[in-house]
Amino acid sequence: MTEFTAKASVLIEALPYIQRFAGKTMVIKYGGSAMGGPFEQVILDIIWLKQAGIRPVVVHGGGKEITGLLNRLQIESQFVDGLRVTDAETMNVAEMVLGGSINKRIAATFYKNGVAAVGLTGVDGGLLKVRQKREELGLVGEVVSVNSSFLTQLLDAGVVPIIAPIGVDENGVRYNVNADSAAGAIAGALHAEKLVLLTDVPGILRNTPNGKQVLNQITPEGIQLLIEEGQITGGMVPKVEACLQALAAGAKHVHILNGEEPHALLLEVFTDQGIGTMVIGEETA
Ligand SMILES: Nc1ncnc2c1ncn2[C@@H]1O[C@H](COP(=O)(O)OP(=O)(O)O)[C@@H](O)[C@H]1O
Ligand SMILES: CC(=O)N[C@@H](CCC(=O)OP(=O)(O)O)C(=O)O
Repeated sequence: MTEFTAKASVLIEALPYIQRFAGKTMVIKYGGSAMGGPFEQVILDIIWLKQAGIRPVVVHGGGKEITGLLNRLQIESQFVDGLRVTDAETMNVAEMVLGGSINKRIAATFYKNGVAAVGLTGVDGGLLKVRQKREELGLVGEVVSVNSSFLTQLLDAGVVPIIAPIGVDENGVRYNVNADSAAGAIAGALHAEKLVLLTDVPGILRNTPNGKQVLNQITPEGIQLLIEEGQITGGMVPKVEACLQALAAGAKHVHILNGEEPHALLLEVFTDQGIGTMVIGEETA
């Protein structure tokens, strides 16, 4: 095969995927851990999805950056089951980082590349209605409902929504929401074709006698077993919970990929190559 035919065959390989996914909604969660990787390449991949007729919704995290700013302010971070214990001061910092610098950095990168994208937090338009998750976590919200018609209006207008995971309760109190949980709830509410979680590991890993191994697929039972064995910990806990929640609520396919790997998203969506971990729901298991 010549270099030119090899290039053409990549495009041909993508064709059935473009045909299958045109008009479908995909929720891409861009984790703070992955943001140390090729930032603009990730946004270009999402732009590619959009130009191929897919309706991408971006939900982003930023846990690392929040911890960085809290450190500089000499405020200690404390996590319970992968969730940040959030007092009023921490909430201010989380909102500043998530709704401010990260959200606008992503929006600016879309703008630079000629794509209409709107950065929002879950407070805007009552996008993420939440309630307090557990008292000991403070201002940590769990999503009660998603204003999906507001999102659909944006998507119908050809806009890419970029959502920071801050939610609001019925009294107007703002809460810090884990970004995976926000993405899972949004993917479920939109009955998304795919939820893709971009993180800093190549998928769900399991310790084996031969070292760490990526699981290509995992069922809810497999996840439960790994949690009980203490093999799924920290930030991976809300991630797998979000995957299961999204599938139960109507998302069709859920994947965990390494967002630091160049073009992992494009490879997952447009090629035959299976990368990362696919989480399989009750029905497909
Ligand atoms: N079984 C597991 N497989 C892969 N990663 C795991 C596992 N258990 C815990 N983790 C941790 O979860 C982290 C990903 O979660 P997190 O740091 O919150 O990422 P993100 O910012 O993308 O949400 C990994 O870097 C890893 O340290
Ligand atoms: C309640 C809670 O834990 N909120 C997260 C929100 C950001 C997030 O989830 O970012 P990543 O996806 O990069 O981890 C936090 O404060 O870190």
